Amino acid sequence: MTTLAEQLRAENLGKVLENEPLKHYTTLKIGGPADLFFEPDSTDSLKKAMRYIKDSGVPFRAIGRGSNLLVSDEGIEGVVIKLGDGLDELVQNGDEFTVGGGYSIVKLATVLSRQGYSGLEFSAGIPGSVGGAVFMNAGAHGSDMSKILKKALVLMPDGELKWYTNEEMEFSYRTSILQKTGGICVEAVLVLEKGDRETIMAELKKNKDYRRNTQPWNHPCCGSVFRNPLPNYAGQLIESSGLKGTTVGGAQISDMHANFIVNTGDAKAADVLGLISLIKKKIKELHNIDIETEVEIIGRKS
Ligand SMILES: Cc1cc2nc3c(=O)[nH]c(=O)nc-3n(C[C@H](O)[C@H](O)[C@H](O)COP(=O)(O)OP(=O)(O)OC[C@H]3O[C@@H](n4cnc5c(N)ncnc54)[C@H](O)[C@@H]3O)c2cc1C
Ligand SMILES: NC(=O)C1=CN([C@@H]2O[C@H](COP(=O)(O)OP(=O)(O)OC[C@H]3O[C@@H](n4cnc5c(N)ncnc54)[C@H](OP(=O)(O)O)[C@@H]3O)[C@@H](O)[C@H]2O)C=CC1
Ligand SMILES: C=C(O[C@H]1[C@H](O)[C@@H](CO)O[C@H](OP(=O)(O)OP(=O)(O)OC[C@H]2O[C@@H](n3ccc(=O)[nH]c3=O)[C@H](O)[C@@H]2O)[C@@H]1NC(C)=O)C(=O)O
Repeated sequence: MTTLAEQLRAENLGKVLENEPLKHYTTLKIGGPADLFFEPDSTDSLKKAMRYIKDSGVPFRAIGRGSNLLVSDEGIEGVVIKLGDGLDELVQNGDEFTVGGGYSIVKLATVLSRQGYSGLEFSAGIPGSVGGAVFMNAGAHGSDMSKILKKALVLMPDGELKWYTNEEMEFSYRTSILQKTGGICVEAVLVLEKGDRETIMAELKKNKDYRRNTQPWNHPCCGSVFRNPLPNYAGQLIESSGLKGTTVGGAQISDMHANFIVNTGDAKAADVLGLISLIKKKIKELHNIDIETEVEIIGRKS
């Protein structure tokens, strides 16, 4: 019988790898192998591949730049679909920009801010893709994707493409409807505002500097580990619980920002999970608050 890998290869739809270690594709530099790893070379190829994936009954998961993922050491069952260079076209129509789901959000912010378009200043230093940012409603400095997204083109698990308007995306803090429906964002239409180039560039720099001064941006990590249980801040609660600097194996609660866990070199997913459990337990004991993870924990359970 023809395997899914053979079908995808025969159709020439993009890169197909078996048992590919995911630590190469996550900013934490952690993660066991994907049974099958597929990087489509275009939206059309992805759409075709989705038919084979659907027919095979194998589970799938999209990833972008792997900056909000904790992948288990045992890896992921099924197909991991990486959106990258094959889905990184950018088309301008006045103040509307149609951009591929695999486009780097930092690159987009840099390129469009330089042209004097305002709206992406918040994203300075968010190392994600456009698709991942839409899925997460990524945000910082009082703004997020919901403020600039007009509509998103989503490849649904049934293989059909569907447009979602901003309202239909059901955006809220680090949340979108895609977290329920499981579709893949292949394209986003963003509306930006023409403004003063120098002011926009200065705002971009200010936001990047804030991050550099408050977050361990140059150590392997996955951004904030927990959502803020507003009106409290996860970082403040973890610090006041005396946990800054705590290590489990190769994972450490950052000395710089307590809501970041860094990989000090050879951390396993199990080490990071150990710290997450410890933090949840302490915050419950000391503050009676149940904090929720923001990082997506995926893959086989040990
Ligand atoms: C140093 C650092 C700083 C960060 N700062 C911020 C910040 O300020 N604000 C913030 O919000 N986040 C921040 N993050 C977290 C992360 O960058 C964002 O959540 C980002 O949007 C994730 O994008 P990604 O492409 O890396 O997604 P991935 O990590 O690859 O995937 C995350 C989730 O999105 C899904 N997904 C990915 N691509 C798609 C797609 N095309 N369609 C549908 N689903 C998809 C995946 O299945 C997964 O569930 C930070 C991370 C790091 C490492
Ligand atoms: N702590 C962690 O785990 C991690 C932290 N980071 C940090 O997050 C931030 C964002 O990282 P990342 O998303 O990788 O972004 P980068 O700044 O590394 O750049 C991402 C892409 O954007 C493009 N780009 C960057 N700057 C410009 C520019 N001035 N003009 C045009 N294109 C540009 C580059 O494209 P091209 O290839 O075409 O040049 C690059 O591939 C950085 O501060 C980085 O240090 C990133 C990854 C992990
Ligand atoms: C990094 C992420 O997003 C970040 C985003 O970059 C920044 C900037 O806008 O604001 C959020 O962090 P944050 O709430 O921790 O922001 P910060 O300004 O660093 O800290 C908030 C408060 O907690 C305090 N704080 C923070 C860290 C710490 O170790 N100790 C501490 O007391 C700070 O002093 C401040 O009073 C987002 N995190 C969440 C979970 O909402 C992400 O989502 O991955």
